[in-house]
Amino acid sequence: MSTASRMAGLIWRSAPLHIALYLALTVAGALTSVIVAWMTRSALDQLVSRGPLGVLVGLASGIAVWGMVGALSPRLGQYLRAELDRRAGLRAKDTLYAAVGRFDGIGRFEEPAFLDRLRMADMSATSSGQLVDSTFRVVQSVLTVVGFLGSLAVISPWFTAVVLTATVPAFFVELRLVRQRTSMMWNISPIQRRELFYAGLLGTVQAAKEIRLLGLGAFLRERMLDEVRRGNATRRRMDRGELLRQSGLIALAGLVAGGGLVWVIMSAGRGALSVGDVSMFVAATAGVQASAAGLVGAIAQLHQQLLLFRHYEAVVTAEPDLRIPAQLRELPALRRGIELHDVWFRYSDEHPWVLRGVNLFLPHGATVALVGRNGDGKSTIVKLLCRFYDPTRGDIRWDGVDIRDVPVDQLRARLGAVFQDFMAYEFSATDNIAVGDLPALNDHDRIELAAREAGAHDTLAALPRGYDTLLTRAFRSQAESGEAQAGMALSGGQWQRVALARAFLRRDRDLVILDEPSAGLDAEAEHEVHTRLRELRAGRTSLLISHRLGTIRDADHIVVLADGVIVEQGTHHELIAMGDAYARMFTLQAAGYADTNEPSSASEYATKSRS
Ligand SMILES: Nc1ncnc2c1ncn2[C@@H]1O[C@H](COP(=O)(O)OP(=O)(O)OP(=O)(O)O)[C@@H](O)[C@H]1O
Repeated sequence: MSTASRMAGLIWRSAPLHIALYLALTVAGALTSVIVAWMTRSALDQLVSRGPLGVLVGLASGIAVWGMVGALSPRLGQYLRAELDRRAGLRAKDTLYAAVGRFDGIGRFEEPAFLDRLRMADMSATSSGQLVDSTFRVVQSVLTVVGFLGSLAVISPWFTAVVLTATVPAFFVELRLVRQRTSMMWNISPIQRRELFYAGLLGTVQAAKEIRLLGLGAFLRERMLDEVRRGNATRRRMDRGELLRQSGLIALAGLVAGGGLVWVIMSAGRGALSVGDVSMFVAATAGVQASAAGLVGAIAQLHQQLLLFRHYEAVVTAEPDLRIPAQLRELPALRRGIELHDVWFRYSDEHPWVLRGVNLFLPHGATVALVGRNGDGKSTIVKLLCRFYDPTRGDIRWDGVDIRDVPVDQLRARLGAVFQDFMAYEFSATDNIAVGDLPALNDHDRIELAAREAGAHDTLAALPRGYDTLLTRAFRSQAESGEAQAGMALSGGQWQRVALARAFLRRDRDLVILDEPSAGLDAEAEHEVHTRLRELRAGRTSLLISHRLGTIRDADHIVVLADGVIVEQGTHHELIAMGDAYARMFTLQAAGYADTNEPSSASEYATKSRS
């Protein structure tokens, strides 16, 4: 099936009745001008030859009625077209973003070419209804061109041939222009994405603090304007080329029409043509030229929509980003453990190795802690366990089953996680916790229990609308009284507790992953949360990542990662006894808590402050 028919199918399914009505209207609209031109010709000739009054009145009424049809049809057409746009756009976006949701991994969202394609696909989805408009404009223009050509041919077959021949260059020039415009849109897509990025920075509260403190406003604005200027320069070049070539086409059409007019007036002067013929000739020439230009424009627009639709199709029909096994297996409930076997990983062929032959066992019912310096690959292991990426080499086995052989949804349903870069959704507090397990959305008791366990309950209950309070100031919520209420902002640590509550909601999962779960918490809260997490982890399989080694010392097994390689592992006491990397890190941190250089009393502090 061709791109065109697939696109037409998509649109037809979204609004068949509107399309049928629009088609009827288009045909009526197309015939109007031809019918009016013929009636005008007859009326003029009847007038000159003093024909019967009844005929003249009939013709005048006919012209008035068709004139009304002609005036009304664009209005009705406009409504139908807008409705079609809305319906087709809705369906196309649904299909597009359902396809985006089917990418199981996250690598695609890091590829600039994919992001550009997605932008173009979104543009195509938004304007998909216009395909009908362009198609019907083609139909309408063809009908009008044929009608007027017939009228013109009656007066002068050779002039008809001249007019037709003159439209051929226009056709090819317009098609070429459309191809150039579409490829220009593709070329400036990265520029536009960067422009949006800067605009986003300048307009969001997250970036506002640094921008103001560091005085980055003008710098970022200038960078944004640079992108706008680069985009504009490309568009300007395109517009100028288009203007130049279209001016040439208009001059050609003017020459043809002008020449024809001289000829027809001379012929009428010699008595070879009637006054009605002159009127018909003028209307037909203008009609043919206008509708031929409309036809070429509509074909060009159609061509552009099909080119854009290819990006839409490319996203909708993209190959899965993660390998799909020939035969899917069921994921057994975890009994023995999860094993990373000689796992090598890099984010792409252009990136360096992040994991280099990792062998790691997460025994069922035990807590394994992963420690290491920044960038050593800890979160990357988490991402592989969640199957956001597949290992470049090696495998991960869940009770012996390769996790690539089971449906991704099944795997993820068995996991609970708090990511280092967890999401703060601009939703209500309830929704922010419920996203941890959507069936809990209407189960307030479950949500409150999870919030209590994460130490978030007191904060959330004290909000103006309790758990229904919107956790953002970017939107307002609707109170029961109908009054709009301002949302509230949480602190970093309070957000961390909300994210933890999501994990508590998934307490029954086979594997719980906690990547820096207490990074933003105060000392007391950290202690409290880790006590709760210990309860959550008890008897469960969990992977805990933390730079604060005091919080992981009770883990069943501690693994030290350095530059993508496991360099030591054991219990806290074993690792301390080894006196190597872990012991060094632990001692360093412990020294930070020792009070050797601390002022010993308030008076000593005051002395030190003065000196
Ligand atoms: N999406 C990505 N694309 C390319 N490289 C990445 C990506 N994510 C991480 N990296 C690189 O992989 C390496 C390991 O990153 P990772 O986030 O796993 O480290 P980490 O041990 O969790 O660090 P931290 O303690 O700072 O959280 C880093 O060098 C980082 O630059």
